[in-house]
Amino acid sequence: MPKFCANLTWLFRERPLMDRFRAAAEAGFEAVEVLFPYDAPAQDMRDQMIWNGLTFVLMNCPPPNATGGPQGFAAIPGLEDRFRRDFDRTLRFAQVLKPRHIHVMAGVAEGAEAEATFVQNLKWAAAHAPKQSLTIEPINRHDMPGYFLADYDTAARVLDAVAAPNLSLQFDAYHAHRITGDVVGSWAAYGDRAVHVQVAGFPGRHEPAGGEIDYTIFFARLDAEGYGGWVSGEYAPATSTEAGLDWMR
Ligand SMILES: O=C(O)C(=O)[C@H](O)CO
Ligand SMILES: [Mg+2]
Repeated sequence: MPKFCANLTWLFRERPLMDRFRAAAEAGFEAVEVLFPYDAPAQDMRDQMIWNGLTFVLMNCPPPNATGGPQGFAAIPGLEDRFRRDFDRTLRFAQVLKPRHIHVMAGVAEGAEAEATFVQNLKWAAAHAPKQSLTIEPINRHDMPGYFLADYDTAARVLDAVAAPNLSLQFDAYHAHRITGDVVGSWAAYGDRAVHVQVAGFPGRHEPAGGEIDYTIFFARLDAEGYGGWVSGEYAPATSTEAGLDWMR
């Protein structure tokens, strides 16, 4: 089986954020991700990870405010200054939290100018933080209307244009199924560019088991290829988090 990670923005929500680290460790996870860890003291979160023996795999850029906020600026023409300020703020948190990867979100935009902006911003970010692994993730527009990066061909074009060793693909199987209808085929085409995987069932975005995506096949494929990254459960538990964890066993 692959190495599984708990997305603490989606899982263990029965508890306050600071208590989710211990709950994840007790449930058998060795790694966690927090999408927007900007509303709690970074050192407290870091302490929780150390005390519970957890690797911190992923956080997102930019930091939205406590009520949510736009899903990124990296592909929005005219907001390059905003992007850079947000990226620097993310890096300040990352210095403490030490995430394996930072997911740089594109935002709501469309067209060639947006793609060129995305490429330029990512080039800047990759050079600005050369030791930090960065990712981009195709997200389906049913769940995130208007999101710029919504298919794998565009992601591959952007990765090629940026051509930075520290920029890679984040492959979310739930989005892949909605975008292409073929998780294993999409992985076969683009998986060699991926450093991080996220999973959820389809269509409900609940546990990665029993829906339209055959995770037995997908996980076997990752194992057969020797995929060495983490596979994160990024889903809304159908009942309680603990009651739904059979998929990882
Ligand atoms: O929506 C997703 O699948 C993600 O992983 C993003 O980070 C959005 O928050
Ligand atoms: Mg995802």
